[in-house]
Amino acid sequence: MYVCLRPLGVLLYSSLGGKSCVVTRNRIERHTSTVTNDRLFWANKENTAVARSVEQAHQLLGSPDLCYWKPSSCLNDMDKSDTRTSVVLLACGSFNPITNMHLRLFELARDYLHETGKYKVTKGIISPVGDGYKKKGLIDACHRVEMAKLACASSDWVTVDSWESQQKEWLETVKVIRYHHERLFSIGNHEEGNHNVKKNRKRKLPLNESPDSVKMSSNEHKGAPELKLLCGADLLESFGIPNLWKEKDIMEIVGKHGLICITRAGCNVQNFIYQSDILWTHRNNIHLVPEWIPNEISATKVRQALRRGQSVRYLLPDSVVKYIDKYELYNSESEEKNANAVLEPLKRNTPKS
Ligand SMILES: Nc1ncnc2c1ncn2[C@@H]1O[C@H](COP(=O)(O)OP(=O)(O)OP(=O)(O)O)[C@@H](O)[C@H]1O
Ligand SMILES: NC(=O)c1ccc[n+]([C@@H]2O[C@H](COP(=O)(O)O)[C@@H](O)[C@H]2O)c1
Repeated sequence: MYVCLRPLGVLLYSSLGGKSCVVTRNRIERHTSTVTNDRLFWANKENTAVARSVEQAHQLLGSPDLCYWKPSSCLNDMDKSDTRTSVVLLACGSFNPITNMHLRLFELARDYLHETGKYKVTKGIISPVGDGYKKKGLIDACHRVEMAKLACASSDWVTVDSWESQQKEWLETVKVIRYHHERLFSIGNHEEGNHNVKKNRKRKLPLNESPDSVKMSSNEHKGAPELKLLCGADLLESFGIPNLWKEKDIMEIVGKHGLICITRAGCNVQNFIYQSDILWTHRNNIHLVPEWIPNEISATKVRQALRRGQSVRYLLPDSVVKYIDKYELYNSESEEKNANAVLEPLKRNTPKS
């Protein structure tokens, strides 16, 4: 039985603690009164998108045609019909500023993963780096986060997370991944309808936990989404720059989580993977996504154009262009920020002589 959520404003029974919810076009509000003990979950007509929680249903609501719910008695049948692994994509970077190409990375990665037939991508997260990264020309994180949010307004599955950017000091990417991984598990563990996720009250891992004590298997909790790092080939190749990345971090990223890498012109990623023992060992966990419509938009070139007073329209979403104009964000002065600073990872990892 399917019950269409539209017209909006329908009262729903939630799978979260038997509370009732009111569905509006953009959100589902939780209400305190308990209406029923029935467990419900949301799905689209084709059963290709299933939400077992209010949080996940938010994503489905981005497209009004996806708003259906079913009683949990159908859950077993649906689980049999969809054996794909849920994946959440996490992109870490400066986003200085966010460009249309950054958003394209997500679309390309999702198409690729769906075409394998093995994965369903449920969410994309953009995590702008904190100011402590000290990259030349890096403007304040609050502006980069704001622009990323404006850019994502048109997406029903990619969101921005400001946690990394709010940390006092720069964080290794592996710690950002651990944080989001942990969050996904804690959301999963609270979902009553998610029968595949084993409850594990000792899940909370400190961000500094060493990879030795972390199981090198992403299927630790069957049915829970996998978190994969989404990047361009230049980021993957930066693994080879001395003192930029720790070997054990690379091992944890590719061994435990996995990488989705969009190939960029001028990068020979296959060869790079072949040359690296760690990457070669975990090559099955590194997905190389060819960019069939090459697009060389780069944030560096965008900043350069802005300094010269040239138009960057259609390279960035209009809302981002307007934001940059309003706050006069990029000029020769901003490009000199951190000009004399050492990039934080290099500073941290370079042995003192
Ligand atoms: N045109 C592109 N093709 C493929 N990947 C890209 C492209 N532009 C950016 N990326 C990827 O997006 C992620 C975030 O990018 P980030 O903002 O850190 O750098 P960038 O866009 O390359 O900026 P810059 O030009 O300042 O180096 C990185 O993984 C980067 O490899
Ligand atoms: N050791 C590490 O974890 C490490 C090293 C260098 C860059 N990074 C990350 O990679 C991304 C690179 O961004 P840029 O391409 O803009 O420099 C940033 O999110 C940065 O934090 C991580």
